[in-house]
Amino acid sequence: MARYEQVQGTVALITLTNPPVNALSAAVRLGITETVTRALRDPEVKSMVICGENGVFCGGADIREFAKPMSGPPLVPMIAAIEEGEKPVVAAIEGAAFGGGLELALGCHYRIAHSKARVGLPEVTLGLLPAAGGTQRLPRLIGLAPALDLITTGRHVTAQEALKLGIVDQVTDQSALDLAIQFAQQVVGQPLLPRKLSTRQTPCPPDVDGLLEETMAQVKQRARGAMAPIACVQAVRAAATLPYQAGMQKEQELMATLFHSSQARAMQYCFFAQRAVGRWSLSSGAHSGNSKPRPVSKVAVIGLGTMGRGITVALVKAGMSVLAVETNKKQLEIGKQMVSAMLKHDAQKRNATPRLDLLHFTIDLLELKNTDLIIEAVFEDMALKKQVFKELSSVCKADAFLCTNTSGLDVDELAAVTKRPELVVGMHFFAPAHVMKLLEVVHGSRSSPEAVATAMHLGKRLGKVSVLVGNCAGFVGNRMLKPYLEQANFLLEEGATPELVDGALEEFGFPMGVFKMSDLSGLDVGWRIRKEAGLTGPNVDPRDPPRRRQGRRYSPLPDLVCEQGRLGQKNGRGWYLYDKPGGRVATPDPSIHKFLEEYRIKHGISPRQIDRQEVVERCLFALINEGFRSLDDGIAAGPEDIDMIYVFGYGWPRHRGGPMFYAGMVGLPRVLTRLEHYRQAHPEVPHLEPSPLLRRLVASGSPPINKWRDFLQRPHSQL
Ligand SMILES: CCC/C=C/C(=O)SCCNC(=O)CCNC(=O)[C@H](O)C(C)(C)COP(=O)([O-])OP(=O)([O-])OC[C@H]1O[C@@H](n2cnc3c(N)ncnc32)[C@H](O)[C@@H]1OP(=O)([O-])[O-]
Repeated sequence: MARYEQVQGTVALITLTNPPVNALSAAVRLGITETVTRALRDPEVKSMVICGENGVFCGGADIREFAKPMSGPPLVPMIAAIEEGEKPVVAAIEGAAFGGGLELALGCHYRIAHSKARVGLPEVTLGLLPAAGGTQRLPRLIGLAPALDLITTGRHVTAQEALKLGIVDQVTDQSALDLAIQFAQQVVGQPLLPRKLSTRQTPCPPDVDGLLEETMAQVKQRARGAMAPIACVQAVRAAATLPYQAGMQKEQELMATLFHSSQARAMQYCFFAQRAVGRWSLSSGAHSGNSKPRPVSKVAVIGLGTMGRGITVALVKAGMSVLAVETNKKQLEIGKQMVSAMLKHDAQKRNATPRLDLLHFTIDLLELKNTDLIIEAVFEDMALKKQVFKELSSVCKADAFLCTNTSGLDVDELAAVTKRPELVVGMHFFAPAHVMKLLEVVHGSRSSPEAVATAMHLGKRLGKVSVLVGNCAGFVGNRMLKPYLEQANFLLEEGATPELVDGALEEFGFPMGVFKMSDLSGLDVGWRIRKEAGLTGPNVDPRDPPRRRQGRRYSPLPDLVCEQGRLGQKNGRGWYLYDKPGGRVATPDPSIHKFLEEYRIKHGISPRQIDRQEVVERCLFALINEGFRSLDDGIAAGPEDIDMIYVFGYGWPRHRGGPMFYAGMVGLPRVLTRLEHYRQAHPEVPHLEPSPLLRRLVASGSPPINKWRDFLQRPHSQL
């Protein structure tokens, strides 16, 4: 798995050969160990170059091996042998050098990178730390502060930034391998000791303790319960305060605490799940491997509200030409200004030029006639959307795709008003659409494989994680959110406060609890939907008691809060009080507490003590239960799809793997028992009735998550 050649007479060329990313599997590590030993022993060889096959240096340790018993030579002594050898070794970095791949390059004496290459130590995103010397060599090479940044965030660095930071010695637009071979010949005879990073001192700022403390505080704030970033800071601290060998020892000790942790398992599951959701399939037999996306060059966005603006920005940032459409000149002008400002702001952050030239604005639908794909992002109102789709169907060219950004309305109903239902799909973006990584692609019953493939591909072009889902109210994400929100409201009725519920969910790892999140989104959004659904407002069945609707328990609390004019952050008052309209700092509001007390008295509810465990179980197990139902109904193709939707769209902590993975970690029998317990306590809440799939899984001995598909009611998903 490592090829050995002698080139230019005296240079040993070692090529890692483990496609697609030359991960450092046991066989590759053995190959490197053997070839390096051979080169060191061969008197004809004066220097070495290490490169990777197929234009990729190395994607790091083989993540698939982490779950298996260790075999083959370990990385640490393998890299040490390269560094300690008395022949110069040059890493020729093309494509990527990540994780163990960069650590291997840091063990080499010189690094030459191609200008398109990227490097980084992303182990933290897998619940680990760079334990092949990365936490000790990188700080010694580039200094404490930049190393802390790279190692605790795991961010990828371009070749240009790597050059500035001093990670690589030269960058070339030509062949990095050719340059490395040339370089390897030139450096023969030059002193090697200063190039051995383990012999260096870490460059540190005057106040090392201050920097480390500040970084630790930031990391803890960001980590939301994740252990790896904290271990990363501790390991890098060792590079600043201990000799190299003692630092290496510390690195190994910290890695031992992470390696078999549930967090590492969850994050590695996410790594593979993120890739698995791209491999979609339909019950017709069409799948990502046999369905080609159609090329799309001209895209239009209809409606420049919050969602439309974000989608437009995302498209332009991906280099696509966008026609943005509004109904009248005034709205168009507002939209134009806001989109341009967003693009300028974004470009400024990246030190780039905003691509305003890709933007075109119009109020004339006739201008859409040459557009390949249209994304409708008008108000969430079925009648309005139908009207738009009818017009689009007659104005747009016959083979243009018509996509809707609805967050939960029936895609089939919209498709039915067009002359081309097979070209209609849902593209459900999440706000802010230019930031959030999730895209739910909704397959209507008549959507063609080509339409699905095109929408999935477009999502990828926009840098999104696209997940294919079936068509039902709320699709997967919002459908599961409903019982979660419902439980949160019931908990308030029963004695909790917004702070108690949010505190429990934030402690679990969400960036924001459910009530803060609702305040951020605007409380009127749900209020309007509930009015349309006849759950509140004039269309409520007068025979329904105040806390029952359509035959089940209902909490009117969110409606009553809206009726008080509390709409959330936007007007400075929601479930919390904000410093000003649009303010972000939430403080508990005594008037909300008083309102809740009065509400309970009015409805004869005696408040009880609710603890954090109950909050987490009721909110999250209800959500998970709906996840099982979505799987059984064939709306979600697999548990990975649900998990990626929640991790990328709803702030589910990655170190807990997503709701379905979490259910497996907690233990399916426990989830079932607790749901049964709460269902018994709240017989009027059907969402708490354990799903038949959960019962079947438990009855079958709770198989691991990768076997759940075998237990689905439908052998093929509804998609
Ligand atoms: C122990 C000492 C400390 C060291 C720790 C580490 O190094 S931890 C590692 C630190 N390194 C990282 O975290 C880097 C992880 N990798 C990446 O970030 C990206 O793969 C990439 C940027 C290298 C290429 O992006 P791209 O969009 O061109 O391609 P893509 O992403 O679609 O992947 C293609 C296929 O390769 C697979 N695969 C990839 N990497 C690994 C791996 N290391 N292992 C195994 N498999 C891996 C991937 O699953 C996929 O398989 P599928 O689905 O076809 O069966």
